[in-house]
Order: sequence, then structure tokens, then C-alpha cells
Amino acid sequence: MATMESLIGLINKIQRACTVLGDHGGEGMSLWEALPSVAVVGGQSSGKSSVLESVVGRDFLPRGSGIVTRRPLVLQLHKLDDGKAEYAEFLHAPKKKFTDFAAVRKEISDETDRITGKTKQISNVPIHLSIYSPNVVNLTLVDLPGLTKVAVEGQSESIVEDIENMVRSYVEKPNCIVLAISPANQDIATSDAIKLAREVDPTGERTFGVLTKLDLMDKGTNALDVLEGRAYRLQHPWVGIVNRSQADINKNVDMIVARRKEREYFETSPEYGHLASKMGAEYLAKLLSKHLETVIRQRIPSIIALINKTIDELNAELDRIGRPIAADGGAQLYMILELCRAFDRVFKEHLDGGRPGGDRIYGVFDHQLPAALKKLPLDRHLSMKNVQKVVTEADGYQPHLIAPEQGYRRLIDGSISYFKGPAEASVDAVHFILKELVRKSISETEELKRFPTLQNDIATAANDALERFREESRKTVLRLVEMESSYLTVEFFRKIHAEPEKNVNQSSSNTDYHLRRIGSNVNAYIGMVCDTLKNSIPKAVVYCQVREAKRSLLNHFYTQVGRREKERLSAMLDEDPQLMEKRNQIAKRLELYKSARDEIDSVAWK
Ligand SMILES: Nc1nc2c(ncn2[C@@H]2O[C@H](COP(=O)(O)OP(=O)(O)OP(=O)(O)O)[C@@H](O)[C@H]2O)c(=O)[nH]1
Repeated sequence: MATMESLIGLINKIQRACTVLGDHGGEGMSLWEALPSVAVVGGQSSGKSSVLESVVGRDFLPRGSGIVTRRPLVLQLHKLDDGKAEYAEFLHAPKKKFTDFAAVRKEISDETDRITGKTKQISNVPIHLSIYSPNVVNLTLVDLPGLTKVAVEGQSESIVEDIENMVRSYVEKPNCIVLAISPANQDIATSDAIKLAREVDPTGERTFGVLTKLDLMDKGTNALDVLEGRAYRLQHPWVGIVNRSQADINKNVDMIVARRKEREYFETSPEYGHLASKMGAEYLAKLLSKHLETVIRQRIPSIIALINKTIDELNAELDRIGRPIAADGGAQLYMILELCRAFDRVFKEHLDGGRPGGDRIYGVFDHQLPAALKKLPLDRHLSMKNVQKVVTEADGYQPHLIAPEQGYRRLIDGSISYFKGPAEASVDAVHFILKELVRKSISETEELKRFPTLQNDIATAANDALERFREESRKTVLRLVEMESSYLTVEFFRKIHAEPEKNVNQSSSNTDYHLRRIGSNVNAYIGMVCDTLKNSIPKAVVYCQVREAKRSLLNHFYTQVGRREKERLSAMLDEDPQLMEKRNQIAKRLELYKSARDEIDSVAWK
């Protein structure tokens, strides 16, 4: 079983962690809200500070007329073993131990001014104070500015509402235990504390009614109606308190003495004697601790759940922005290669389908190439006039006798050379598609997002490789074209020779007929070559560029990287400084939450 001290001590730790993380219990479900705390609420001069000091057993709160508490004071009480010296510590000055409580009071007031200035303004940023003492029980208390009914000189009209809203923002949280302070010398029906408590906690299950100034009631009257729960019913018993009077304070009456006097007051009181064991500041402190223990016990599962949820969220966030980079050269090399492979996977998905873009390569073969082939100026090249010119020039001084062998060859060579253009254009078109897919793949590779330098390196390496593939592909397709002119398909001409002539207008003159026939034969042969190239150019392009891109886009890069010095590897994994800062922040939070969880676990299972 966990002891009450360790439980509340643990909660104190977590609450302090929350403030370190900038979690003041603002918007949304924060860890702060999951933890119980005690807020002291009451009208101005109701005796709020006095009750708080009584519970703590020390004088340390700033005093003065008008609005003194202008920022929430989160007060954590830590019980020390008897005989140990007590001291106080502020979260904003963690290394400074205060043993003089007058200095604590001054620090609270200076720290208030630090945020609000020496005005009468209020701020909802809490001051965090821890008090370590043998004379306290473990407890976290929040002292809030006193509720007021009118703005005084130097305050804005909205101050009444501002204070009420701030106080409400604390007490409306379901985990806040409300210490509602009302003075006994005022009608309970007019109590600001009870009014607000009733509003935020209608069933009264988390409100503790505290009645101060019992000693100041008119002679002949008593507060039994309130203390015995008849005037205003709460689920917890009312606690009556007798604090030090202003005269006591002026005479510097010691706290311990004040407690003793309070005890004597109840023990000897004719009206309250029967309630003596359930009255006074000390009893109030014990009552609160006991209640907190119950509440915390109930809360442990949901606190652990909330911490786990936050840890999951922080882990997911870290995964999203990427884990820290290892300092070791081997690990860095491994990481670079992993990142390259991630890019390579995306790139292949683009080519093989799954991601768009690869289909555009087929578009080049299916559409662009045939269209370009169709547009070749073969008609002009094989016009009667040009056929005559080429054939005559090829014949030289001796006209051909049977068939113009040289003329045919030159006409065919000339025609075939036109195919170089579309062949090279296909190579270039596929090259640009591949380049675009590299660019796209880099930007789509989630893992690479945080490494702008490596993105650049991969882009350069991939584009260099694509450039080499293009050159290889260009050579290959030109070779295909040249192969067509280097050896002609002889069967084609033998067949033509055997076939009866058709398609040629035989009515024209003999010479015209002869030239047209040459033209149409060459045209038919080129048509056959065209069909062959239409099929073989795509094969060459895919073989040299697409297949290579899939197989070895980054191979060259891998060899280069493998030889690199550690310094250069680190440089390749350069990140955006803002991102690195963000990661550090998340990692820090994660550590805090994890240690909070470990501590809760260790206490919960003790
Ligand atoms: N006789 C007597 N005086 C009390 C008691 N409680 C408070 N006082 C006096 O009432 C005055 C106001 O008490 P505080 O404790 O400062 O009240 P507060 O609610 O903190 O007031 P603000 O800080 O101004 O909001 C002081 O002079 C106290 O000495 C009490 O139980 N009996």
C-alpha cells in the first residue's frame, strides 16, 4: 500500500513538472486537470491568507490593504521528518533556499510585480512555491485573489469580473477541491465563496466549508447552524477556525502559539466544546489530506491513462518528424542507405504503378513516337523529282541498265536517316519523365523530409545517373537506325520484282512510270523499316533507361557514399535547426512524462 505521503508527494512532483512544461491548466484536458488540488477561495478579508498560513503553520503571505494576491499562488507543502530545518523554494528560483519567511513574503510580492507590474492588475500565471517543514502535511494548495464586489481606485471596471473568472477557471475543474472561506461574522447567505462553490459544485462533494472569525461574532450569537450543516449543507463537515486577529499579527504572535490558542478556544468554548476535535486549522489540514488521498487513489488509473496517451502522442510526433540521428559513422551510413532505399521504393512505385507517372512512358511509345514517325517528310524525299535527282546523280555518266541499285541505296539511306530525329526525341522524352519522377519521389519520401541536404545529394546523383542512361540509350537507338541502313532486307526486293506491278499509274510516260515505281518501292521498304523501328526503339529505350533506372539509379552514389568520411556523412544528414529544436523539446517532454509514469507506477504497486 502506498503511503499518503508518497502519493501526495508524487502528485506534487507531477504538478511541478506541469508548470515546467508551461502547463498552467489552460485549454483542453491537461495533466494538471487530471490531478487534484485544493484552491482557497473567499471574499477579500474573509481570512483566506490566515487559513492558508495556519494550515502551513508559518507566516509568509504578503499582507496589505486592498488587492494583495494578484497571481495564483501554487503552494506545495512537503512534510519533513521532525527536527529537520524548514525552508521554502520557488520554482522560478530553484537553487535558492529561503529559510526566512519574511523573505518568502517579499519574493511572492516581487514575483507578482514581475508579471503584472506594480499595478493593481491580475495575472493567471501562477507562482510556484514549495514549503518543506516538519510542521505541515503533504498538500498542494492554490491561493487565489480574493473575490471582490467593487473595483477600487486604480483598477479597471472589469476587475470584479476578471477575478471571478480567474478563480472560476480554477475551481470549475472537476478535480479541484474547493476550500470555501466565509467569515462567521457575516451572513452565510452573502458569502462570495459559497456562492461560487455552489455554482461550480452544486452537489457539494468537493467543497469544504471553512468558517473563520468565530471569535468575532456578536455576543450571544453562535455559528452552530452553519457548523452543524443546517444553514448550508455540504457533503463534508464544516470546519470552524479561529485565526490570529490583527492585534495578534501586530504583536507577532507565533503560529505555533496561535494554534495552541485556537485549540484552547474550542476546548473551552461552551458552544463548540462538543465539536472541539473537529475544529481548527490542524484538523482542517488532516481532513484535506485524507480526502486528497481518496481522490488520488481514484484518479491513478485515469492519470496513468492520460500520461500514456500523452507519451503515445509525443512518440507519434517524434516518429513523424524523425528520431535523432546517431553520432556514429557506421550508423549514419546505414541511415543514409536506408533513406536512399526509401526513396528508391517510392520511385519504383511510380514506374511500376501504384503511384502515377510510369504510364506517361508508355504514352511516348504509343503516341509521341508514332506521331513523329508519321510526320517524317518522306513524301518530299521520294517525290518524282527528288527520285530522279538522286538516281541520276548515283548513276554518274553511265545510266543504269536494269535497276538503279545505287539510286535505291541512296534513297533508302536518305530516308532512314530521318528516323534519327524521332528516335532521339523518344530518348529525351523518357529522360524528362524519369527526371520528373525522381523529383516527385524525393518530395514524396516522408523519411527524407527532414534532410534537405541529402535530398539534394540524391537528386544530383539520380539525375547524373539518368544522364548517363540517356547517353547510352541515345547511342543504342541511333545504332538501331544505322543498322537498318547498313544491311537491307534483300527478300523484300526479290519479292517486289516477282510481283505484278500495281498502284502505279501506267498511263504516264515511261520515264515517269519508272521513277514512280522506284519511289513507291523505296516507300514500301521504308514503311517496313518504320514498323520495325516503331517496335525496337521502345525496347532499346526501356532497356537502357527505364530498366537501368529501376536497377541501378543510385548504385554509383552508394559506392561514393561508402567511401566518405564521417564528417561528410554528418553533413549529408544536416537538418533544419528549427526541427532539431522541436525534436529536443518533444524529447524533453517525453522524458518528463516517462519519469512521471515510472514514479506513479512505483507508488501504485508498492
Ligand atoms: N479575530 C480574528 N481575526 C481574523 C480571523 N481571520 C482573519 N482575521 C483577520 O482578518 C483580517 C483579514 O484576514 P486575511 O487572512 O488577510 O484575509 P484574506 O481573505 O486573505 O484577505 P485579502 O488577502 O485581502 O483577500 C486580518 O487582519 C486577520 O487578522 C479570525 O478568525 N479571528
